[in-house]
Amino acid sequence: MASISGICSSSSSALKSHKIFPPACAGGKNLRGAKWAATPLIGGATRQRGGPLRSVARDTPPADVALGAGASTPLEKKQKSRGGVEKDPVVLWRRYVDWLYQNKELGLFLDVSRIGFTDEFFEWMEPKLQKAFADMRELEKGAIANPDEGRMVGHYWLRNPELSPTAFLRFQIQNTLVSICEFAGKVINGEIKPPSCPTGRFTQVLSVGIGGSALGPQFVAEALAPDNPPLKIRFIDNTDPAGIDHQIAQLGPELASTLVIVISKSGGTPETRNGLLEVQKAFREAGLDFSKQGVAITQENSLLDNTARIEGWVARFPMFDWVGGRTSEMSAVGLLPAALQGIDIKEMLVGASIMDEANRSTVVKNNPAALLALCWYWASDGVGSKDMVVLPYKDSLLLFSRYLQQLVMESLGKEFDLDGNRVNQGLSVYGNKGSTDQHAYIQQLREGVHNFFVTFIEVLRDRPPGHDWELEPGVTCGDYLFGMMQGTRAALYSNDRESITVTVQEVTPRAVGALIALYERAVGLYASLVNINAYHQPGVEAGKKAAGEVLALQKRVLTILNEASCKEPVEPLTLEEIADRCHAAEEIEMIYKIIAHMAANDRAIIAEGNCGSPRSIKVFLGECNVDDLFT
Ligand SMILES: O=P(O)(O)OC[C@H]1O[C@](O)(CO)[C@@H](O)[C@@H]1O
Repeated sequence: MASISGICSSSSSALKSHKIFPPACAGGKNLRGAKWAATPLIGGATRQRGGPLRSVARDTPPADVALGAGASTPLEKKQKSRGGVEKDPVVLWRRYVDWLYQNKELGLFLDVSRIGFTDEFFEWMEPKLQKAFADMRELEKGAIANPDEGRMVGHYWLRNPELSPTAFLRFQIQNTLVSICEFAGKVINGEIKPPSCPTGRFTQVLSVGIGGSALGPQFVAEALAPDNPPLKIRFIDNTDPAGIDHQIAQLGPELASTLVIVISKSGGTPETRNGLLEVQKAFREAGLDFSKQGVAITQENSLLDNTARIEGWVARFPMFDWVGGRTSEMSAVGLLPAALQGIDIKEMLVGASIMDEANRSTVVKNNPAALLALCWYWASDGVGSKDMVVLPYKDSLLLFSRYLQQLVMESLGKEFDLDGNRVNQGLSVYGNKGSTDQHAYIQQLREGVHNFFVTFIEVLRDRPPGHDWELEPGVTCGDYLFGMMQGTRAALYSNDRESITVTVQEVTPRAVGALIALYERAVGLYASLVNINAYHQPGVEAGKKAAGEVLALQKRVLTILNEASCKEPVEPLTLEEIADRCHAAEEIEMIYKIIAHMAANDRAIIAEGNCGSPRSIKVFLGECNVDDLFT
């Protein structure tokens, strides 16, 4: 069983140096992140302003255009060369060596040699990049980096509280970390125990949350939870009743020893609220007191916070206004579930902090996030014209692409830029894992539509030391995985498919923290390069609003049907009649769908006629309610 010192170990001097931890958690000497290969990339080059990138990216070069002829910007030249990449092995090896980024403290490498950018492109991007660095510095100093919502963006402070702009914020971060460590320690060692088994301990965590309040914890659990964690974790991350039932059924009698963590920054997300209500019902049916097993992670005074306070839940942890959902893995959102699984959360913070430090370099070759952002720009023409396929060659990193999907797409997928121009920006992300995907869609990547670039995630260590064996002379199972990755990289490249490779030694808490920090920063820099706000998500509101309208219409339909069904004799209604009485003639299709859904779910709806020909349907309720249905 992991102890409190195991999950919140303070052994790393690097950690202490980054002043993440208050005295209760750690103390020690400084060890600043060293720098390697500090050769400046660009010196006094003439900088050209680019042409209109959007039209550049979407232009198809005419067949008779000589490679690069007539093009003025580096991206135009790329367009005209039809994406052909360098093939000479000697030149490629030189390019590999020249561009290889290494971070010794993290054991992390970044290889961008198989993205076909030119030196001229980097020179051309330099002013934009320096502006992005300046934006990032302002953000880290506490500027209002999310102008629409008037909020600071402070996820970098979570792993280096010294950076936060006020002493109060610093205190909040440190205090929360101490509370997480103490709480997780007490749960694990049995000081905080489930009320219905007073001699026992909590054995399970059920996390209820969605989006940024689920994806980070899911990724980290899959990547880092030990085989026999002190508490096992399950997730409810949807309002799918069957999915919720499945999780509760899987817990069975262990519901009595389950700590339920409800995570929602806003504290009002419907899917999460529904998950909570469903779990509370399961507790009631099992004769359990939910409040003695519930924990809330949310903003102070949100609906969820108030509910938890009034009902006297076991604990409440804060979610800060200045941390966005998709960058919340290093807040209580990610740290509490991880700590309860015995994961060394301080090492995650150390990894992130070291990576952040590297990403503050204004020399692009020393700044892995800047390298990534520039590669994305090159590969997708700065307009998201190519998708990012993320292929980790390690089963435990399966959920990384899913995690990145929200981080990248919710951040970069924007209709308008910061100046109000319609740009419809974005970068699509998908992927599962290698070599599994070799047997699924790599065929299309190699030979089909050329609308992507790949990011390989390579893990050097195959197995813990002492466990490996050769399944044929000189070759292990891990050698096959390695061979598959190298082979796929080479085969794709030989057909002009570009790729980036991120290499880590092992999947450790430090490496995972570093990977998260690397992509958080790359997204922030890229957003500056394309002049959009990475920190809001106005687009998701439209779907939420429309869902609310559907449910409101359903209530009106039920009221109309109830009135007709209470008549003597019962008055079956056609869809047109229902729509008419609802004053919603334009919603007839939705009314049909509402009725079909309710009929399929035994909701006392009787629909006569043929569902395949909606005009023939007549509907009434199997039982009528003389009182107002919704009081
Ligand atoms: O943590 P909350 O407030 O429940 O929100 C969950 C998710 O919903 C979103 O707001 C999108 O709808 C995400 O940005 C967020 O991570």
